[in-house]
Amino acid sequence: MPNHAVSDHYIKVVMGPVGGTPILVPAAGDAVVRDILPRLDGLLLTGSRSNVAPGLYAGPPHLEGTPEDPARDSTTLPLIRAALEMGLPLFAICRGFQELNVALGGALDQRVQDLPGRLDHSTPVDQVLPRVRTGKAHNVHVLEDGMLAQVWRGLDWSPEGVPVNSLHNQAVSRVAPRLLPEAWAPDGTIEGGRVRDARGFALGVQWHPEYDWAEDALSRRLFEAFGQAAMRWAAERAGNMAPAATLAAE
Ligand SMILES: N[C@@H](CCC(=O)NCCCC(=O)O)C(=O)O
Repeated sequence: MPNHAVSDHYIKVVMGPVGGTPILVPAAGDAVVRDILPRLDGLLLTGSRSNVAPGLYAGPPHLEGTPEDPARDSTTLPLIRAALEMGLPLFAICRGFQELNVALGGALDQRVQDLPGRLDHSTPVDQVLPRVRTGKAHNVHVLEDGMLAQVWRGLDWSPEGVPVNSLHNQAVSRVAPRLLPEAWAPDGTIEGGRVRDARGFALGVQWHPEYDWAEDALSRRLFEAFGQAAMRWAAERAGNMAPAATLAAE
């Protein structure tokens, strides 16, 4: 029986540094998009071992056995486009970052580790030592005047080297027109970026800050900034809604 599920890491990070109440959006396609978005104050796109279907970015078929999740694709891509249209705060992680790029017209490399000159960004799922599987794996170079730098203002970090974990085989190949890369791995793999001309908070990263936020200030700040954007969105939405009493009087 198929299930709709999310890692407890996302539940804990939303209830922790984001400061919100997590709502799991089922991978139920377009209908969910129209109904759920007006009820949300922010959209967190999670990671997943599954991969965006190559047909969605005119890519070659996956190697046999590569996990896919068409139900998720049919939900997240319209969800991303509608959320950006509304200005709903959006934070995309790993697969979520790849979905953001594809939703905006970009494409993906499917096995970065097979490309000349590239690192192996994957971590075997059967790696039994958690700190190896989700530990820091490489540094990323970060744009000094981008959104990541703005979010991290005041913290102790260097644009030349921010350590991140790495649990992915795929990565951005053709950058979507509206995606502005802001972080790169030493091999040039795009590791993060923001959405150009976004009406609100719209940021994605290829790494997994949800594993590190308890002990890592940069990871925690990403979620705090997303949460603050969601609080602002909620306040604006509340401000725009006429109180029930007024409605009754009309
Ligand atoms: N499957 C894609 C996206 C990678 C991703 O979201 N990884 C999450 C892994 C979660 C875990 O194993 O704990 C790719 O391989 O690029």
